[in-house]
Order: sequence, then C-alpha cells, then structure tokens
Amino acid sequence: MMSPASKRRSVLLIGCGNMGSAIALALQDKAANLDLTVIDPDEERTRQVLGSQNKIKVVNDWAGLGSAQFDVCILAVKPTSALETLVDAQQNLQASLVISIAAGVPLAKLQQGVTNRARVVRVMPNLAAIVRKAISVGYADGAISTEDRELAEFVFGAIGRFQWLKSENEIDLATAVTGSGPGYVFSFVQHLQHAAEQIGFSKETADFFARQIIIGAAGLLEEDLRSPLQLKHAVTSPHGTTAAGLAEFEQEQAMPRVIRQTVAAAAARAKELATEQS
Ligand SMILES: NC(=O)C1=CN([C@@H]2O[C@H](COP(=O)(O)OP(=O)(O)OC[C@H]3O[C@@H](n4cnc5c(N)ncnc54)[C@H](OP(=O)(O)O)[C@@H]3O)[C@@H](O)[C@H]2O)C=CC1
Ligand SMILES: O=C(O)[C@@H]1CCC=N1
Repeated sequence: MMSPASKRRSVLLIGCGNMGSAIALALQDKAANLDLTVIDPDEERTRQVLGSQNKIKVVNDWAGLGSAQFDVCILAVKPTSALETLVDAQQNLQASLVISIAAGVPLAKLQQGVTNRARVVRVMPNLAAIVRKAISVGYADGAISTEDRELAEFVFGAIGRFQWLKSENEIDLATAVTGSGPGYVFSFVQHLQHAAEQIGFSKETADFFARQIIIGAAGLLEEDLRSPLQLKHAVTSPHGTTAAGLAEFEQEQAMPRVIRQTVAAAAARAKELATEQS
C-alpha cells in the first residue's frame, strides 16, 4: 500500500479557530501532498491567521466550494454546530474520510450528517498543536479501513504524537486528561506567577520565572529517561526548600485531591456533552 505521504489528496478543514488554524498551518508545512481548503465564516481573519505566503485555499461559504469533492475533511467547529455543519458540507464530502475533533460529539451523531460512502472517525488533539507538540488520541469503529486509519495518523502526526484508543468511551475520558490538560498546566503557571508576586517579585519577573520553570521541567520530561517521581526526588534535598514546599503542595487535601477532582469534573462534562449531543 502507498504511504499516506506519497499520494496526493484534497483536504477540507471546516472551522479555522484555535485548533483549525494550528492544524492547517502544520499540514501546510509538513504534508506537501495535501491540497488544503479551509472554510470559515470570517475569511479576512482566516487569511490573516494563515498568512499570505501559502497555497491554502480559503472560502467563507459553501458556494465557494462549488461541487469540489474532498478525500478528507477535518471538522473543527464547536460541538454544538458539528452535526449541522456536516449536513451543510455533505454534498462536498460524498466519499470522504471525515475526522471530527469536536469534544463529546458521538460517532453515531456525526454519522447522521454524512452520506453512506463517507467514513467518520473521532480525534481529540490539544492546543499544543500550535507548536506541533500535541498529543492526539483517536477512535474509529471496526468498519474503518487500515488506509483510512493511516491517513488519520498521518494528518495528526503533523501536529505531534498520535495514539488510537480502544473504545469511544475512552475518547471522552481522554478529553478530560489530554484535551483539557494544557488548561490545567496554564492555570498552575498562572497561580505560580501570583505566588511569586506575593513574595515580592514584579509581575514581569514572576511571569518569566513561572514560564521558564515549566519550559525547563517539560524539557526534562522530554529528554531525561527518569520518571516524574525520580525527577522530583532529584530536586528535593533532604530537609531543604523543595521538601518544605511539597509538604504543603502534596497534602492529601491539597494538590492530589484537586487534580483528581479537576479530571473527574472534566470527564463528567465530557459525558454530559455526549448525552446532550446524542
Ligand atoms: N481549544 C482546544 O484546546 C481544543 C478544542 N477541541 C475541539 O475543537 C473544536 C474547535 O475548537 P476551537 O478551535 O477552540 O474553537 P474556535 O471557536 O476557536 O474555532 C471554531 C471556528 O469555526 C468557525 N465556524 C463556526 N461555524 C462554522 C461553519 N459552519 N463552517 C465553518 N466554520 C465555522 C468559527 O467561526 P466564528 O468564531 O465566526 O463562529 C471559528 O473560527 C471544538 O469542537 C472543540 O471541542 C479539541 C481539542 C482541543
Ligand atoms: O474545553 C473543551 O471543551 C475543549 C475540549 C478539550 C479542550 N478544549
């Protein structure tokens, strides 16, 4: 079989917001064999976000697509408009692989919006797609061919790492961990910055410190083979400052409980979204 990178394919990306623009820019850089069309109501903003030095076709309504057919569609609109948007796009997606990144919108619902020759899979990426360091997880049912699976892996490989999950339930659970995860980390950085300000640093210095701590720790997690626990021990001298800080941070009612409750609340919301949408 030809590798996904070796065959020329047409791709329609619907919705050029936070995620859609990151995916479009990554595909433009990394997947030379994909002919990319982006549809978004705000054509001017879309052109601005994507830059002028590119070959991406931009349209702002379905008429702009004419009767073009696409091999692949990436659906990157808000969950509440996912089905309606697919119905609008149906005539251009008659035999497409449709990849929805909408949180919590079940396959069964998405399938209502496509023809019987189109195939639908779900992928949950995250915001780190902007810097091509996303973790994306996918779910496809047994009817999806190996070629379609490889195509989805190829597309989402352009924005970082990709992994298939075994059940649709897992993609909703993963949304609470991998999809929302960057939000938890940004909240941590924001609060670390405030704490540094409270002990006397300026806003600018505290911002610089907080960002650089995460960047340095992330670099270690990427390059150093030690586990997070081992790395934590490497920072923590007996009776030292880190030990004093962690004695507060890791109290059962503090960070461990907060993280558990955070993920559980997000997972519950993912379930709710799936129910609201089905
Ligand atoms: N943000 C994140 O970190 C992640 C988001 N997701 C999922 O990705 C999807 C998109 O999220 P995000 O990028 O943050 O959202 P945004 O609101 O930033 O982007 C959605 C874009 O779609 C446009 N749009 C709305 N309706 C249509 C339509 N009918 N046709 C074409 N474009 C349309 C919107 O235009 P306008 O603003 O003018 O309405 C907007 O530009 C969501 O379903 C979300 O669940 C998944 C993983 C991570
Ligand atoms: O908050 C949300 O619903 C989306 C899905 C994961 C990240 N953002």
